[in-house]
Amino acid sequence: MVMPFHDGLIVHTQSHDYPIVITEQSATEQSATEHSSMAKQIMPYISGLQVLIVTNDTVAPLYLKALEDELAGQFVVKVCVLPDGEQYKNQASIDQIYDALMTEHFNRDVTLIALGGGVIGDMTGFAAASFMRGVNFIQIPTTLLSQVDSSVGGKTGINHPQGKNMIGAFWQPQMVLADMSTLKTLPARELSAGVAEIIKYALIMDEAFLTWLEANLPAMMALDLAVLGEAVKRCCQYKADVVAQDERESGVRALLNFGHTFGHVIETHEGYGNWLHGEAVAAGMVQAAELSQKIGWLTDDEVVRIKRVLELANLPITPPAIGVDTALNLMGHDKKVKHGQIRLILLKSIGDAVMTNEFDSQLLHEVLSKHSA
Ligand SMILES: NC(=O)c1ccc[n+]([C@@H]2O[C@H](COP(=O)([O-])OP(=O)(O)OC[C@H]3O[C@@H](n4cnc5c(N)ncnc54)[C@H](O)[C@@H]3O)[C@@H](O)[C@H]2O)c1
Ligand SMILES: O=C(O)C(=O)C[C@@H](O)[C@H](O)[C@H](O)COP(=O)(O)O
Ligand SMILES: [Zn+2]
Repeated sequence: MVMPFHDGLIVHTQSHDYPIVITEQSATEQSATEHSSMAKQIMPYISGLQVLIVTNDTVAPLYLKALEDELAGQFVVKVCVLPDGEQYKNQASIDQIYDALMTEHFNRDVTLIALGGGVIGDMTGFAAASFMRGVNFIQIPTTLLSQVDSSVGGKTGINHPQGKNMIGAFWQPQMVLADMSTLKTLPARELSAGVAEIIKYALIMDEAFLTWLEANLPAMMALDLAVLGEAVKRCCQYKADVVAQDERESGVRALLNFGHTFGHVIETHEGYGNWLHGEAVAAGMVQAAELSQKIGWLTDDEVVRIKRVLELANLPITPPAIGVDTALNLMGHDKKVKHGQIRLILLKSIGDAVMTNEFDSQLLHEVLSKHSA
């Protein structure tokens, strides 16, 4: 079934505009109906004859065959299967993608297809941005997190041992195809991680959406695909609006980083993959909320409300023990640092976020030391 709500989601960027198509259909079936299979949906956005599908060894057994077989009827299709995990979001994996492209003698006509979660999407996008100075790619996000956030907006890249996403490029896909039915195989912990980014949108830009989430989270956690689809649509719309205003994060886009300066510290310090990105963002959003409260912006009740909604989604609200100096050192790598000063996304109230460096460093120290080693 193609859901009605996919209509009209277009991301406008300086490089090009592209659609986000949200469907619910069996991703494993090569259905005979005109618009139903993943392959049929993406075919109009493949301009040349060469296709490289990039996926991982968890997603491949689930969703690769149907896509590969159907595309092979019309294109030269090759596959690059990477090892699964945030710890493989690195240059060695990018090299594996380049090797596959070179071995097949693929050229600028190639379209890369990212079939997987945010890790696969970020790396495939970065390989596409850099191979022969830039080729086309398509996002087929198969996790909730990648459907609501990472597949949209063109941030691509890999981690450095000292910092998240430190090497990368802005490179927009030709389209995004989010098939909600892929969520049926997603582990519960990964579903929660995706909800963290959904809650982020509510906290930074729409208090009414938070109220909606509070009412609908039980259905989302129970994998009600219609409700999840509505959440995906809303988040994609928020992100598309922000990216259209500020593709390369010189202003408003930075608000999407709420919780991430703290969260990236957790991911890097704990070892990539040990805390899921969404989990680290959840705990990071609590730290950012606590600082916002200390400044006098958020009320105690608002902080309690934020923690409660995260807990409703089975997300952590307490960071691991990290020394304050260690945390500050890692925060120093944040991409929002300007003139040597850390800039954070904080909340004036729920639904109203700002980027600021105007906070007493003692208050930041207090937030970090609350759970320090
Ligand atoms: N580019 C951006 O704007 C942006 C935004 C948010 C997050 N990110 C990045 O995205 C990454 C996190 O993405 P993620 O949460 O999707 O993690 P992920 O890509 O690691 O996927 C999570 C796990 O689910 C598995 N999986 C994927 N689809 C599945 C399915 N349908 N059924 C069963 N298992 C499935 C994966 O193999 C993996 O084990 C991080 O690296 C983060 O930095 C990027
Ligand atoms: O798209 C954006 O902009 C975001 O900040 C979305 C974040 O959820 C995402 O995790 C992003 O990759 C973080 O970007 P970074 O620039 O801090 O690495
Ligand atoms: Zn994120």
